[in-house]
Amino acid sequence: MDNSKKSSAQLESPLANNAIGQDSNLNQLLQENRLLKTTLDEILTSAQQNQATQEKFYALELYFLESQSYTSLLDRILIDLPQRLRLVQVELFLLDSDQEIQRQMNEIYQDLDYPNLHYIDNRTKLEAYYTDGIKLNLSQDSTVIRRLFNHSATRSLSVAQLPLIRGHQLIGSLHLGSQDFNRFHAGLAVNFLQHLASIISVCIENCINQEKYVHLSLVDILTRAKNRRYFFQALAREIARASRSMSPISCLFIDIDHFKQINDQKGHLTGDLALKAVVQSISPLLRRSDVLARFGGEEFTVLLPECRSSTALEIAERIRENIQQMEIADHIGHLFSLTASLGVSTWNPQAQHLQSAEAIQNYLINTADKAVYAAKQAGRNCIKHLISA
Ligand SMILES: Nc1nc2c(ncn2[C@@H]2O[C@H](COP(=O)(O)OP(=O)(O)OP(=O)(O)O)[C@@H](O)[C@H]2O)c(=O)[nH]1
Repeated sequence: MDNSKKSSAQLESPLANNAIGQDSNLNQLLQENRLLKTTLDEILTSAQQNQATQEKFYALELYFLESQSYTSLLDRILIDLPQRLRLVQVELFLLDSDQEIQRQMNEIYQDLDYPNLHYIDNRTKLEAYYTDGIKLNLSQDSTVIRRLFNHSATRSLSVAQLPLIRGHQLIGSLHLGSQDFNRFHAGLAVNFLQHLASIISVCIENCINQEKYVHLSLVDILTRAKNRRYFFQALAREIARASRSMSPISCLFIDIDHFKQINDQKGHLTGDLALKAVVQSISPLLRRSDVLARFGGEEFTVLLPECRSSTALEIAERIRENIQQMEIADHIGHLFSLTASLGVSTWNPQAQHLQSAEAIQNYLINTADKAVYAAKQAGRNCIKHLISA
């Protein structure tokens, strides 16, 4: 019996051992499975986070690419970007060697004011922001942060410095400051930021060029007054506004007297100088909403929105006096002066009904034109204001 029991226990023992072995294998498998699942979950979460970040950056890039103008791009970089990326500070440095960008933008947008936009007048100064070579730079060093934010009081604890490069040349530098010390650190993956820098560089270059071409098509190259095309666009806009607000609108025609003689006696280049000087003498007398345009040759127009006839006459008189008092140097330094004849027209919607915008435009232009002719007939260097066509 004992033997049989023994033999049966002996028979059972490998089975029991087997069962125990299988249990521990199963446990190990389950444990490995759990570990694998945790790792997979982590990978999935990280992939989802990466995808979300990538989508956020794609959306951001598209948002920059859709900018229609220089100002809308600057708004997006300097005002929206800090909100979208939770940054405390964004500063943009742009290379503007001949101050060409500033001059052009001031002519287009008279009141451009972005405290966080800095124009740098030479490349060496811009490159000096990159002490470690021109590459994307992430730092938590307070000295670096203060230097990148022009030593201004900064709340940033970490910074990303993005070089803006076009045609292998540094055109600007974008500095992103975060209040989170761990936001921008040396170990961070930078491909998103690098891509963002490339997109912003392209957008800046495109916007500046686009504005330049539009601007050139609306400006008189010699005098930098607006051209005839711009004048007519502005006139249509202001007529629509005046019709809605029932406010008067005035127009001045300014024609330089005996200009042919200046050209004949002193040469065309001196004539050109005189035209520029006329524009410079008129511009300071006008409001921001007024439009001074070169209508053609030696004839200029001024559009005066919300301006009644008595005010238009006062402005015309100041312009006449300013032109008369000017002293212009010819090519050998001899001073000469000139005079102009002015015609004034006013349309007051409250006093005069005209059928269409076109009728109002024709009335303003034809009346001012006739008034100039009347001023020439009256002996020049004077102003005429015709009340009706
Ligand atoms: N230098 C220069 N001259 C110009 C330009 N455009 C037009 N002119 C000249 O302006 C002169 C205009 O002459 P006119 O139309 O006879 O008029 P005016 O001599 O001013 O005589 P009034 O208008 O009757 O006082 C012409 O000699 C044109 O060649 C320009 O861009 N530069």
